[in-house]
Amino acid sequence: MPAALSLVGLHKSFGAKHAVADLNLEVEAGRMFGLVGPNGAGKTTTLSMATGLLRPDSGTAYVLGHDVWSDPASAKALMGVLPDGVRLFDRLTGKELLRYIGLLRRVPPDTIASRSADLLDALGLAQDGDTLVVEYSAGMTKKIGLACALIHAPRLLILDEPFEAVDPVSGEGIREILRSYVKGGGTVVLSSHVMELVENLCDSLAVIAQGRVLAAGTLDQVRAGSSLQQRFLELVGFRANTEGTLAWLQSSSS
Ligand SMILES: Nc1ncnc2c1ncn2[C@@H]1O[C@H](COP(=O)(O)OP(=O)(O)OP(=O)(O)O)[C@@H](O)[C@H]1O
Repeated sequence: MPAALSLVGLHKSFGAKHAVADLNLEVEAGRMFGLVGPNGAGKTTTLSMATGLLRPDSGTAYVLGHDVWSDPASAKALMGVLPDGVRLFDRLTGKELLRYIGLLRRVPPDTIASRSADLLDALGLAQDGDTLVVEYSAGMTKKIGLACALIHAPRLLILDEPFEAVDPVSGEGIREILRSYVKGGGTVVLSSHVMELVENLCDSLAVIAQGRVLAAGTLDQVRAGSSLQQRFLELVGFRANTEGTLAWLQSSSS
């Protein structure tokens, strides 16, 4: 069985900046996989290249054996994507948006209607299905984006910061949806800054910084006896705030 997601030699530069540098990564099918890294590590750039949103300078990505860049139709049919910061058609209501995305994904209208109701309910948006998406809060927008990623029942879900701006109750709802999705044979790849969340939810992960993989494997392999937070700080090279830094912020200095 091919990997759910395979990234092979992905490279992307913006001018002189190597955002992602010859990155290789395999995510086995059935995994709940976390991609973690500090700000600017290259997570969004990596996931954008993996999902066909940003063309790599070199390298490619395979979804269940289908090349995202040479056979995009086959690869994209198998994945659901929650991109970071990509505009939705927000002059539609939540229900209309789900219908539109469902039809694009060739889901029969009756199935779209029943899945939409299930998704809106599961994500705590049942009362908001007839509200324009432009009127949604940041967390509600994230949740309708997740519903759009799920409407065609994909085999692989790629989620960029799915918990950002989401309240704790909705966050638990999303975690439940993702756990049952993986139990049913799906694969999730998600990026996050929150180590505790990744430690509780994911069974495997990769730590990236400066566009490179610093560690990858199962949760236990990567954390190697420490907490994930501790291991993450060691890997990315945390520098403690030295005495005197920002001294001007201390009220006693004025
Ligand atoms: N369109 C762009 N033009 C120029 N530089 C970019 C562009 N997109 C990303 N970069 C740079 O590439 C690097 C990786 O950015 P990226 O957004 O992939 O990081 P990230 O890990 O997702 O960060 P964060 O956790 O802050 O969202 C950063 O140094 C960023 O400044």
